[in-house]
Amino acid sequence: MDVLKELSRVLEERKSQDPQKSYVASLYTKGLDAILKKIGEEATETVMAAKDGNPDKIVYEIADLWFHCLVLLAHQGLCADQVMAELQRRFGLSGLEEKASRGSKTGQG
Ligand SMILES: N=c1c2ncn([C@@H]3O[C@H](COP(=O)(O)OP(=O)(O)OP(=O)(O)O)[C@@H](O)[C@H]3O)c2ncn1[C@@H]1O[C@H](COP(=O)(O)O)[C@@H](O)[C@H]1O
Repeated sequence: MDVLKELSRVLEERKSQDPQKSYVASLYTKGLDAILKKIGEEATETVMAAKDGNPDKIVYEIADLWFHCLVLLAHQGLCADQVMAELQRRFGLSGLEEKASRGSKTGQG
């Protein structure tokens, strides 16, 4: 199962749910500033976990951070696929640079 896809689908569904019954719906109701505040908090908690050198906590906090970034994307009418496509584009570029540098070392273009 593609977790990002499934979660993105749930986040869309939550747009029409009761904020009393859903954490995500409650964030949408509170609005952009509340979502951004959570992202700021989770980013800070990630930094603190890394400074503590606690691997389990780092993973846990990054999951919280990514989750709230997905909520932000959904709130803004965007989706995780767009971020994945941007990462893929950059990876493609770096792949080309790597090939070019390998080619220049071996005398191939
Ligand atoms: N992945 C998550 C997820 N990760 C983190 N959280 C919530 O994000 C919040 C993290 O905030 P904190 O770490 O500051 O913890 P807290 O002090 O309890 O939070 P606050 O009271 O300060 O908001 C907690 O309330 C967590 O429950 C999540 N809430 C929901 N999901 C997913 O989203 C789906 C929809 O959730 P609902 O909208 O609640 O049905 C769920 O099925 C899950 O798959």
